[in-house]
Amino acid sequence: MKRIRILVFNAALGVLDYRVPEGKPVEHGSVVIAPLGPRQVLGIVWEAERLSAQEVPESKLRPILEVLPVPPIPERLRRLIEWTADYYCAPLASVARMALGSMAALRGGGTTTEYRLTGMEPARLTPQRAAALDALQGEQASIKELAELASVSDGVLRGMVGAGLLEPVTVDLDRPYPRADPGFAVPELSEGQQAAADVFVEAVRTPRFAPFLLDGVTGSGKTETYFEAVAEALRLNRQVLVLLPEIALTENFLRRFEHRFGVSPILWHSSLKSSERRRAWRSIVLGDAQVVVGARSALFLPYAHLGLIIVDEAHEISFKQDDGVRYNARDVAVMRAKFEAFPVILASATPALETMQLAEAGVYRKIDLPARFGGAQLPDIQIVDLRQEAPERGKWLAPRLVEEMKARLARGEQSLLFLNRRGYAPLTLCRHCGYRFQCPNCTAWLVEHRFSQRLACHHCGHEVPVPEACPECGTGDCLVACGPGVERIADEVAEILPEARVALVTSDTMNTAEAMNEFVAKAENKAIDVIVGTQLVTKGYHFPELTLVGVVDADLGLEGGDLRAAERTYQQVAQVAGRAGRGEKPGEVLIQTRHPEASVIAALAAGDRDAFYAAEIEARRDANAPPFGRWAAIIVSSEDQAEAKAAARTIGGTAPNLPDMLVLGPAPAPLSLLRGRHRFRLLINAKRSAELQRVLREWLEPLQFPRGVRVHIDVDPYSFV
Ligand SMILES: Nc1ncnc2c1ncn2[C@@H]1O[C@H](COP(=O)(O)OP(=O)(O)OP(=O)(O)O)[C@@H](O)[C@H]1O
Ligand SMILES: [Zn+2]
Repeated sequence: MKRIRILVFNAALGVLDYRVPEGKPVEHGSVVIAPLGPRQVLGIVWEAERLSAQEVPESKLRPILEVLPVPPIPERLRRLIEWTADYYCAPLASVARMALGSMAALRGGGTTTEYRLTGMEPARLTPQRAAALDALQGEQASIKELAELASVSDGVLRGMVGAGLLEPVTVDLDRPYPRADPGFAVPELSEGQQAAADVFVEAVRTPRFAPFLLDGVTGSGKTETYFEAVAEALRLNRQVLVLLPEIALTENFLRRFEHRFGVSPILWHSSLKSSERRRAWRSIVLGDAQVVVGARSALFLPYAHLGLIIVDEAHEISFKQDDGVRYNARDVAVMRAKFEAFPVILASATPALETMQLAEAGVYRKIDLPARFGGAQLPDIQIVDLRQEAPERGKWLAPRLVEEMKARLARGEQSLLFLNRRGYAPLTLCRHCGYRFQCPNCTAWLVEHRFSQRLACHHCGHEVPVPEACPECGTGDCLVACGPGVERIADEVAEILPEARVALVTSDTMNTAEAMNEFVAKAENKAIDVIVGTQLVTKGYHFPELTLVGVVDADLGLEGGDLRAAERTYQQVAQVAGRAGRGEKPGEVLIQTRHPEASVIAALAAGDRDAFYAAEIEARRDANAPPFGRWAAIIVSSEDQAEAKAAARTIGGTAPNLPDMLVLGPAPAPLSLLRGRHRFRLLINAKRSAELQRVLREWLEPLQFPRGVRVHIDVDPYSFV
């Protein structure tokens, strides 16, 4: 191959042609470095016929500089990258970039220095050195990491190196990970679990696309069951990817995995250290990595021989990325399995409507686990009608819920209160003049955080200290908090049950793996009586002593313009309810609401999942909403409101008039100001027959906008703000 076409990692440059000097081994998929003016660019060699580029005469082609020492990006992954870019109307380069690790990973090789104790025991020691000697037994890491472990300064450890207490060790950056053992701790499965596991194991043995929905009630042991599929893949030496919706859940997963397979799986997410990232990427690409657990970004990595993907809590909307490439990792996971011909398991107790529909249509094979493991019963669910059982003035917990919590505390059992709102209060106003604290960059109130004593915007991160006086009228001591956030609920619990040990679980308090682990360990060891938390605690956890769940405000998710509100409320409440009564003692759930008649709430109370899905599916069918019709959103933004509005109008004005597509808007977005940008939205509702992506491209590509205008397409949107 003399002339090659390269996909360059800069969406603005896109595709460029080069020449290959004699003797450089280049294939499609090779990762190369090429000159661009005085700079160098990174790119992937692509099939020329699949990418259009400006034709450059032979004589003007520059030679590439280097072929990086990594295996080429496999063809099937290249096809998936193309499919994703096409489906989500995203630049190919932006999708392809997700396949690559860091530059360091691409270069490979190399060593780093770590330190460990020498075993020397000096006669006299400073207290800090003594503490470090204790803490670092059996550890080996960089000085910085050891310092963190031992809670001493780097300086102390460097001193210990000088004194011969610590010694340097040269470590291969690509050293292999310990091997997982499929037979390490094989559980005894229940009959239902075994039947499900057998199906999965058979599928793993058959190199064919096989999508499954593992539909098991909360506490049915979905993890144990799909672990058998993982075990089979390990035996066959095929790689496994387990996608989790958020990093917060990984710690818990790691423990369970280690328990079953003897070692930790390999982690992949955005906050890995660069050395970890590089080691993980290389072992994935070279095929040594056995099982990778990650957030959605792990999906596009060039696994050497992937043979199974599991999407756990597959209904979670965080699988949908809502900036950059707006892809849904759940759906792309299924596509990857299809392109590469292996099974994919979507596991959930509350499957998305789309997934349910596909299962009912026979596209996905549905595997049911209808009962909890070990004979535990599903909890009893009751409604607390707040209009009739009002909490005390200025309080948020109804008397019945309070009584039940007191009873739990007296019996030494645990309660969990769920409210999906961080902070102390969602709105702060001046009692005197009515001034409301609003974000200057966003259409949003500032949320009071009492621990940090700040008012914060949850959209852009803008923060101010809580002022002494009203900034509008100057009156002192006049600010009132309106409405509850989890911090306020935790305060209320402390007042009602002063002796209770309360844990507040939100992304503000649980921002490290250590914090999360400590919480889980305490909850498991009965060192916590009441958990107050956001959606962070609604799923995945198994606390046998937890017997009461209180949903503080079930109506919260039903407000606003979210077209999937009913489904999401159902999922959230059903998931959190599913934390109750997982052990030997029965669980009880109290749902506080002002709309007990709403069909979601009624279905939850009746425990009638099928009725909810059936009703919601009919409503979606009538509205031509997904999964029957399709949606796409166009979001137009600019720092200049008039400019944004004009651009949105241009888009609206040029909308194609097609029988199978309805264009709604433009209208100001509910979040009409976000991070200083004014926003307008259009929503497209298309029939399945419409060629949505092609129409969108042909409609939008010819349009020209001022520089400050951004136009985003969101196919299958989950966010409507
Ligand atoms: N076959 C088994 N042997 C031993 N323990 C099991 C078995 N199956 C499940 N368990 C235990 O039962 C508990 C519930 O299982 P698990 O958390 O996998 O349920 P789940 O279906 O994922 O629930 P959720 O959807 O609520 O997270 C866990 O503590 C798990 O270890
Ligand atoms: Zn803001």
